[in-house]
Amino acid sequence: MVEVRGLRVRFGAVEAVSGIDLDARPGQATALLGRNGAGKSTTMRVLAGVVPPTEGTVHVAGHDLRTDRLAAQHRLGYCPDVGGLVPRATPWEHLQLAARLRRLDDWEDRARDLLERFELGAVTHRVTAGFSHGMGRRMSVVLAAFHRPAVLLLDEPFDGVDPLGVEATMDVIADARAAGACVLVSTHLRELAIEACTTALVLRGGAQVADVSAQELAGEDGARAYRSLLD
Ligand SMILES: Nc1ncnc2c1ncn2[C@@H]1O[C@H](COP(=O)(O)OP(=O)(O)OP(=O)(O)O)[C@@H](O)[C@H]1O
Repeated sequence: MVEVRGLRVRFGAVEAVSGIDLDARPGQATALLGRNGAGKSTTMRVLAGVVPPTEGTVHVAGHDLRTDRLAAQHRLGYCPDVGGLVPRATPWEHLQLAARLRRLDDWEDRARDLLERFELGAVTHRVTAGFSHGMGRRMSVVLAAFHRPAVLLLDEPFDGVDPLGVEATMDVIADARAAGACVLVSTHLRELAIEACTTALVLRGGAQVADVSAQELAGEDGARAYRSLLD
């Protein structure tokens, strides 16, 4: 569902990603873990078709991103680590536009349900310019998951989000997996990654230093193993 081979991304002299291989399958959730600057967001941006790879191949939902980017983007939902919301538009307008662009029918009940689950019901018709950081994060997750994408990419979805928002995000991930979607979650929060995901890819300085089952990073032993991967 998501297949990455030999991915490298350079920004001038900076090598943000230096050789990543990844296989993420339907019904699974994969965590991208690592410290600040490890290359998580750059990898997610490549998968979302926002940043082109310098080297390597990326297939998303069977589409090669180099030759078939729009088809791949049609099948994915992406919550970027920053931005992504139109300040002058309300949550309802965001969802209305997404529904039009994707030609969704009967989308209103799902839109209302997601906004309620993320406690955004009361601000459905308020412009997002005044949203707190956590409200913006929650709205970005709603938008990413709204059209039930085959590939759900969540970049730092838990960042600054309160416990109810975290729970709602966990539910969205579980629902997507149950529906056969392939989920990727970028975070530096090991414990939430373990709870949400089946496998974990640990990045350090742009390189992949581990590709393990999430359970291998659980508990005190897992915490020690994770720290040793980061040092
Ligand atoms: N557009 C860019 N131009 C130049 N350098 C960049 C650009 N985007 C990312 N980088 C660099 O690439 C490296 C990886 O950044 P990236 O944002 O992917 O890390 P990250 O793991 O997501 O970090 P964080 O946890 O802080 O979000 C960093 O050294 C960063 O400064």
